[in-house]
Amino acid sequence: MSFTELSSFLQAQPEPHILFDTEYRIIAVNQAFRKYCNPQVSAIGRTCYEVSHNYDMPCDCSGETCPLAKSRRSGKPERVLHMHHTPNGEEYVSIELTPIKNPAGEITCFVEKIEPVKMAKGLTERNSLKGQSASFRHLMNLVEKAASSDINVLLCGESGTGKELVAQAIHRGSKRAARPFIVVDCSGISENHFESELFGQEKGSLSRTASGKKGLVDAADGGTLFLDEVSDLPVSIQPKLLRLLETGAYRRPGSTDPRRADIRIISASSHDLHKRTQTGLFRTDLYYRLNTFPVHVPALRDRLEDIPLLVSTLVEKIAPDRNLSVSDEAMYLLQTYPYPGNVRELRNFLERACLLCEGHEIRSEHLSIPANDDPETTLPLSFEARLKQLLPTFRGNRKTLAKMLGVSERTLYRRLSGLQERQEPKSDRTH
Ligand SMILES: Nc1ncnc2c1ncn2[C@@H]1O[C@H](COP(=O)(O)OP(=O)(O)OP(=O)(O)O)[C@@H](O)[C@H]1O
Repeated sequence: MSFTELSSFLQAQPEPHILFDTEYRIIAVNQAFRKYCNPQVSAIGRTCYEVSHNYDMPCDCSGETCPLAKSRRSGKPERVLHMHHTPNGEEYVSIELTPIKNPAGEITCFVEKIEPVKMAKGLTERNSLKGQSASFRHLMNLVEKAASSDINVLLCGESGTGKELVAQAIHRGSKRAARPFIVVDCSGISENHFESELFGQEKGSLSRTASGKKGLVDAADGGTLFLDEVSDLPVSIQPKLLRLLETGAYRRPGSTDPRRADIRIISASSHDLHKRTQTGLFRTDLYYRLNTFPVHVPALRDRLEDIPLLVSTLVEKIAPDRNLSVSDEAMYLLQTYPYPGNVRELRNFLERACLLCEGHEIRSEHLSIPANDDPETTLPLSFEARLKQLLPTFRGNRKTLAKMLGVSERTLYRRLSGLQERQEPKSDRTH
């Protein structure tokens, strides 16, 4: 295909498209890309990583997956989820990269299609997931894949990690988005009531059901049923749920007529569900049905880099009119706590801090973070890891940073030079 043919193909596409060479240099863009990116500044001749990420090196050298590198290795089209800088701020986008080959089969250039991701686009929405760390991006990649299909998803992860938000994101990104998202709190419904809560009650079958009662399965018809803490699903209900999953059919208590529902199931558990199958508390066949697409939601202590973003989002949510900031020392405390209660616990700290803080800055005295002297919960963070964590957001001078890290300024200077020599992400925020 000649350059003119490729360029005219690009112009005909409604989604943003770019064409770039094997050295990441942009050769052509279509009208949709010009609109999506900054229409005032030309992208031609610049690199894709500079235009989309403000990076000065390819994505895979900056800790991101590079679709070009992937596609060069595989020789095939590749899809990845990326966060792009756009005039509207940072947005998750789905990238599809297609290699273009010459008659000898060598790759000469790449066509990149950029599509905004529905459920992650809401980085500015009130109830959306927040994060930028590698483990969060991996999670968003799985969320996008799950959203594009009707597969049953099992979310596992500790309490408070955001499993319900992830389930909502999958639903919002799916073709069922316009239909209901119904939450079943399996740990909060007694075994006696479970069946009628889930499947409803037939008219007249019990004293209080003169007109019949709809169940949560009826309510979720066409949409998604989210089974939270599914490990607490009573053993007596498990075969009925399995039947619903396998055949789409169920019976209301008090009736012999089968009813049908078109639902997608997302379940979540903070316990090891597989272990429960071994002790007979959970049916193995149901476990495999629910666990078709397992997704692990990482603990907050495994993505501490996300704390500054989470803190600013949560503070804005808790006190939208107060324009509160967080002092370096308070941020340091927040970034070095192991969070057994995950994002929920972080949120609790911040709610209390917003109440206690009378000025415009949340300081360490406003945070009631428990002393972290328990070896079981102490973060195994090396000095270097703590330094790397603090640098991107630290706004103070070296003296304060050294004090916070408990080292002399000279030691801090040595450690910073060591970090830069090893070409770790560098920061010029300290003076
Ligand atoms: N990535 C995130 N970005 C923003 N807020 C989050 C995030 N993860 C969790 N939260 C907030 O943390 C709190 C707990 O989230 P959620 O209820 O989804 O967790 P969970 O894993 O389902 O907990 P449980 O297992 O106890 O039901 C909520 O207030 C939620 O808004």
